[in-house]
Amino acid sequence: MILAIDVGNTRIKAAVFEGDILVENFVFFKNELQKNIQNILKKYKKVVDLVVSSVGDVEKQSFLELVNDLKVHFISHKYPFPFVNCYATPKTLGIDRMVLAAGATLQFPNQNRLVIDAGTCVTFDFIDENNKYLGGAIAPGLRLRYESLHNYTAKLPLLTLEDPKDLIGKSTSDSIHSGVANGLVYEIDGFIDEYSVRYSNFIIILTGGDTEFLAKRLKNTIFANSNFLLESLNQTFQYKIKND
Ligand SMILES: Nc1ncnc2c1ncn2[C@@H]1O[C@H](COP(=O)(O)OP(=O)(O)O)[C@@H](O)[C@H]1O
Ligand SMILES: CC(C)(COP(=O)(O)O)[C@@H](O)C(=O)NCCC(=O)O
Ligand SMILES: [K+]
Repeated sequence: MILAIDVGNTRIKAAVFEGDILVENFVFFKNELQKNIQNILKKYKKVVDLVVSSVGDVEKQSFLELVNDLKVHFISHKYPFPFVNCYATPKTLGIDRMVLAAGATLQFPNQNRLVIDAGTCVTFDFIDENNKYLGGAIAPGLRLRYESLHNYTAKLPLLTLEDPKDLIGKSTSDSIHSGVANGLVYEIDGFIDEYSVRYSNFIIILTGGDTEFLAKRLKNTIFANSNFLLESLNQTFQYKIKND
């Protein structure tokens, strides 16, 4: 069994895999890392490998300290990946984006793929049908938008995600919900439309903490899968074993 762990900038997501099957998944914050990992390992005694990708400030050492006899595989840029990396600054490309691109390449062979990860940031990653990773975009995520409106103004309250009542916000809070929630939906649909101008065919995978909210509001057809990064982590690890 494998325990896959995705350290994002907001939360840590983890999942136990038996082969390709996701047995159980978990979400927690950094300050509860130790307790959660210990509980998972207590429950799943057959876990022998920890596979970690981190874009947050949790380093490999934190995991090594938690486990004695288990192997910790910290995914790095040096891993074999199933695509050609055409990013101009490959060393600064987020390891989460590389793992997502690996998952998209392996799960959806021989086609153009756009991966959208709506987490702390919303990232777009495009891998073409020749398995070339071309790059994408980084934008502020949903919660970051609510927080920045509050943090960088004198008068705007800190709100949490709510379904906008209408396009036309009739109060301060309605205007913020429309601006942030409708805004992100229109932005993602707009990006997809622009990609469609360049590529006649591509599949779209949506993942991240805001998947559920966004999936039912986007006009474009997408594969929505909150666990796509965790599944991709498992696949990236299997790919390394096969190619080492
Ligand atoms: N309990 C929660 N705490 C923080 N964000 C949450 C929570 N539930 C849902 N979210 C949403 O998840 C998004 C962050 O996604 P997440 O997958 O946690 O990010 P990351 O991978 O960057 O850690 C936020 O924009 C927020 O709207
Ligand atoms: C863009 C990100 C901050 C996204 O992080 P997340 O929203 O998943 O927490 C992360 O992929 C990152 O630190 N990237 C480095 C810059 C780059 O990918 O070019
Ligand atoms: K992201």
